[in-house]
Amino acid sequence: FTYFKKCEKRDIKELYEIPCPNGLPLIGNITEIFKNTDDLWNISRRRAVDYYPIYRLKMLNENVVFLLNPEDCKMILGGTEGLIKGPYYDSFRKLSGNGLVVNHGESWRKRRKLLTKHFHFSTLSNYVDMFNREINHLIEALQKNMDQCVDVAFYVRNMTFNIINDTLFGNISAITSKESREYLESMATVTEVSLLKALKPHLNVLWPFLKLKKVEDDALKKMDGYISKAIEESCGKHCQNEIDISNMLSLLRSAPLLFDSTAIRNEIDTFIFAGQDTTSTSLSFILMVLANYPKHQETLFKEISNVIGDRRTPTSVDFTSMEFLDRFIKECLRLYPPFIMSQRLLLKELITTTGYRLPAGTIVFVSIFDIQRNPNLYPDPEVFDPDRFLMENVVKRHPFTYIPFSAGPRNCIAQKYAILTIKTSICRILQNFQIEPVTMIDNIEFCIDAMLQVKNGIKVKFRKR
Ligand code: HEM
Repeated sequence: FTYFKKCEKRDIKELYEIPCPNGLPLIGNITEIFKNTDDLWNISRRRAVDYYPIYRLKMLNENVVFLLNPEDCKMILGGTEGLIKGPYYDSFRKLSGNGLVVNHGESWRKRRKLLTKHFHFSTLSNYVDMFNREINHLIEALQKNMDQCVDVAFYVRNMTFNIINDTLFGNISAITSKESREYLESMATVTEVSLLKALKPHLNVLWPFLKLKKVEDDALKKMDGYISKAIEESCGKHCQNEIDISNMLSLLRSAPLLFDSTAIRNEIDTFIFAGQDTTSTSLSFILMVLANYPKHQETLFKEISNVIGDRRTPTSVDFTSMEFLDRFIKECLRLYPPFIMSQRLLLKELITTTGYRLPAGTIVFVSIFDIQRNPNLYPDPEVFDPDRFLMENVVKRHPFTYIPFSAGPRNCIAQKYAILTIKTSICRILQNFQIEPVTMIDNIEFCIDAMLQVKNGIKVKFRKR
């Protein structure tokens, strides 16, 4: 009791002015971790609307604040001083040391500057041929399953994984499809285990004695073996040559003062982790939306046909003439942002624009999913309407109401690369197939996962066009 009381005093009383759902004396809202995850998802979404623009949860002696107001989010996401990535990223730290996602300060700044070269517009246009090559494999696989109910995540995940491998290592051949599959399975296991630990923190105490620890260790070992093999082959093949900035490993090796062998390894792990599930989740949801809105699918197909016909593969220049494709993808990422929350730990006090004082030590969440579906920011937020992204409508909104790639200095370094992957994939898929729905949007149920997910996966049918 004395311990909790002491902690409460330390918890600067201003925090208590922030609205907080009823909890139990002393321990606050901590019992929520015992709720089933469906309930937790639904309660959190309701709160984001009811408590807009801010609310707080008290978890024992820890206070966690949820920001929903775009100007407050700008303060958090727009800054790099006085805050770092919070404990939500611990699984990332475990996997990738101080790779770019969790790094901070001078080390982050220098590394970000160098790595930005890799995702510069002039480098990106070189990727489109490689994207097209990998998309050909996807199309072949889908052709074999035409007219059947297909779980899109499986196919899309393989493709985005191959694309990221090519981007990181250049074209390597020693990795077999069995090894790639094993890597993806291990990655899914590690992500699942990390999520479990984040949602049920009491498990951390028992962890060394649980069977799951061995499962986690085995998966980590497999992933490690895969990356070592890929690095070894890529170095043998590419690294004696001049720096090739479209091969990220070669770029990392060109700056030994910034990246020693551990740091190289950390960045490779980071980029696979940050890039794989985000892109494949986005593409899966976009395919679901296309299937569910045949009118939009036809409009998009016509636009693509007008620009590149029904055979030619797109180049990055072609996309500048595909205005509807751009708005369509933005509306998909508004309703279905794969990365649903960003988190920071405050190192110094911050006063929100809504007038609340957040002391150093506060954990702050910016809920991307909830901001982009908030009725105060988007009227009829659940309605899918690409016209929201017509310029005349965009200028009326605060820029931090649309943040699927976050915003500010810590935004997604590979945003343009990801959009290019998505646009190329959609063009090629629609040139080849009509997509019909199996999973109906009105019936989907989201579930808590590392990325935005729906229960039972996303299923569609591909028909020959
Ligand atoms: C549609 C696909 C993607 C989405 C929606 C997305 C979203 C995001 C978001 C929201 C952040 C900020 C995270 C935070 O605040 O902590 C982020 C950061 C990052 N993303 Fe992405 N991402 C995508 C694709 C990719 C890809 C393909 C890569 C790599 C190949 C990548 C690499 C990174 C890295 C390294 C960071 C950390 C940047 C920094 O802190 O300086 N992302 N991404």
